[in-house]
Amino acid sequence: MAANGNGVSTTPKSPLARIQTQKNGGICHDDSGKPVKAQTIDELHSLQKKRSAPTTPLDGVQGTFATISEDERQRQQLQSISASLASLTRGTGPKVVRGDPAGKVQSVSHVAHHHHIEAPTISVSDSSLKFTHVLYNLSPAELYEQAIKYEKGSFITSTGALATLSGAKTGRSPRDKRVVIDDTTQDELWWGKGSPNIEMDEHTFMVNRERAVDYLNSLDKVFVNDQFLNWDPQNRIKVRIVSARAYHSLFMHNMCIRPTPEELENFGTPDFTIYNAGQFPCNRYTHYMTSSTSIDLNLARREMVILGTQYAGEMKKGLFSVMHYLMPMRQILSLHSGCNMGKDGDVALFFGLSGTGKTTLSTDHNRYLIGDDEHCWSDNGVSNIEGGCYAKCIDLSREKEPDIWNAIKFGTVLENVVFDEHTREVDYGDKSVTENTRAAYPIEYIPNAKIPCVGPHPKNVILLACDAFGVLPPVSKLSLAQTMYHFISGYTALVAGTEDGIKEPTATFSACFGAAFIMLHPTKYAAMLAEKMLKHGATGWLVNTGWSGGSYGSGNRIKLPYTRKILDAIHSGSLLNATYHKTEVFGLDIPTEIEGVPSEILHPENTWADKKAYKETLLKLAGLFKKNFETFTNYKIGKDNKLTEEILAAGPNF
Ligand SMILES: Nc1ncnc2c1ncn2[C@@H]1O[C@H](COP(=O)(O)OP(=O)(O)OP(=O)(O)O)[C@@H](O)[C@H]1O
Ligand SMILES: O=C([O-])CC(=O)C(=O)O
Ligand SMILES: [Ca+2]
Ligand SMILES: [Mn+2]
Repeated sequence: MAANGNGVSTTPKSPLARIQTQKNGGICHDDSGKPVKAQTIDELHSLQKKRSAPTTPLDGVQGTFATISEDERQRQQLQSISASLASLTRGTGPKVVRGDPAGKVQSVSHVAHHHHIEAPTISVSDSSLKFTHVLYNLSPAELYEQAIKYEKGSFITSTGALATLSGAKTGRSPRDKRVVIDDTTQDELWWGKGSPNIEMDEHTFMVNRERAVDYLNSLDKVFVNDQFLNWDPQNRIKVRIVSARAYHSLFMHNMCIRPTPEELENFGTPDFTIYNAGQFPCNRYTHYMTSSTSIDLNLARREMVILGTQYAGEMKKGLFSVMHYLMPMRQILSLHSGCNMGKDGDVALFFGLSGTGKTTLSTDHNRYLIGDDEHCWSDNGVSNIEGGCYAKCIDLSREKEPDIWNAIKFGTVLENVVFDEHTREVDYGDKSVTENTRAAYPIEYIPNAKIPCVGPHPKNVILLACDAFGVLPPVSKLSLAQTMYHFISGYTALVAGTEDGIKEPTATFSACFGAAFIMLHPTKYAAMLAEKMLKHGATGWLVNTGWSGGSYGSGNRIKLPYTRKILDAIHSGSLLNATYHKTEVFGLDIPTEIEGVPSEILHPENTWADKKAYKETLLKLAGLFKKNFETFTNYKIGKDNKLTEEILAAGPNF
């Protein structure tokens, strides 16, 4: 036995004994803790990541899933994903494995289709020999790592958001949208002049679907999101999004409703599936293709295929189109609107085209946010379709929009913004990539979000128009017929390039404030809106969030604080009882005063130095309204001709 310099004896057979100082009655307590249970550095590092909490124990009351083992459940889930990704020409789904190709393989599944039972002569191809790794419903942290490791242009900003680039497309491509025409959709959907639905046949859809599926299966890994749409539990839709980028997966994680672990366990088969192969172009030799981009919707198959654009808004708005079909079938009105609720439960809807203020104005510190962009109005009241918000970021400031500013943190996707290469501070004024910079964040990032995102029947229906002509009043109270007239007209002046290609402000009419997304004829939605407003006694308002004191170029955009004051007066009910007078030409009722807003701006004529120019511009815009409405004069709206006639009379008179 030997003694070392510290006086601690050791034996050759046992490891070195712990050095113990001041064993008894010492002043220091022993805070060294237990030694780590690792034999190697790798093992030590493996301790850093805790296995996810085991899924909630099933207690036997949850239906068929309750009786299956965890292994069996995972096998079924992989089989469902393999079936989603199946090549329909080879008759098989890919071999799918769960997990990152860079990590450990967890479990494997392969689907053979029932209709393909003959000897697999052509089915053996190299692609059916390889594995497709599935990154299933990853968390934001995992998606950050995937994006930063593998996707060029992904960075963490100084506030923790994930900055990404959407590629060559920084806005939607409405001209590249196609909808499958078949015996059913031919009669049901809105086709032809003014309609957003450009036809394609079933076969061409399958050609593009195969192209997307083959592309996705050729990759080492794909992302799969299983999520929900619509906070109304009775009308919830299950959606699956298969994509190739962590950016897309995180975007949809934020924008759709996130399932709880229990809900995910019982997810089963999706009601609708998106194949996003946006990095890969469509083949321009394919029938109906007019560019390398194609966004294809097949309602019968309940599938959407995206080729040739990585702009994530296509997924969001593609699903919105689907809801514009599915919901009216159930007598539920789908709306391109924001929605919030006061402390006393008064709900307001904010309609408006892109950039008119739905997100900005529904995000109101003094009210509960139900949603910023897509809603349903059913017999139960309103419900948000989404689980997140998609805010424009151009010129964003902490002072003017503090809630949106603060929502740009860890988990938020920041598209196409420019930042300092060292500090990673975002310059929201920089339009170098695009004017349509965006932040996608979960709705609970807004402190006063109303979760679940549902509310009672709306009291106020606010139509937002960003009038670049500067002749519409900052606010007018509308009759029901006027509300319908302006709802069907859907006027604004597009300012930024949300729709690919549009850069300069121009007057736009888009039926139901969202013609790009509706599937049925606009009068169907209009009739439903009129019926609901009448039944629930909602008041319509037209709010101009655009120019005052002259057209774009000479006047200025109405100050956001004024617009907020106008909305306060609408919400509180005080504006309902104000004194009104009628404008000429448009016949709008405008209030004489509103608290916190200079009275002289309430009538646009007052703000124009050149009264003649004002009158000319007013008549010019009225003419555009009239011309646009011509297409609708032959349609009946609602049950009787009375409303139709009133609506036709509710437009400008000159
Ligand atoms: N008076 C105003 N009222 C509302 N928004 C204003 C006003 N003045 C300037 N803005 C700016 O206009 C933009 C409105 O965009 P917002 O994101 O709210 O549009 P949106 O209607 O939600 O569009 P989308 O459907 O494309 O999401 C914001 O950038 C906001 O800061
Ligand atoms: O779809 C988009 O890209 C953004 C949006 O909300 C709209 O345009 O209405
Ligand atoms: Ca918005
Ligand atoms: Mn929108």
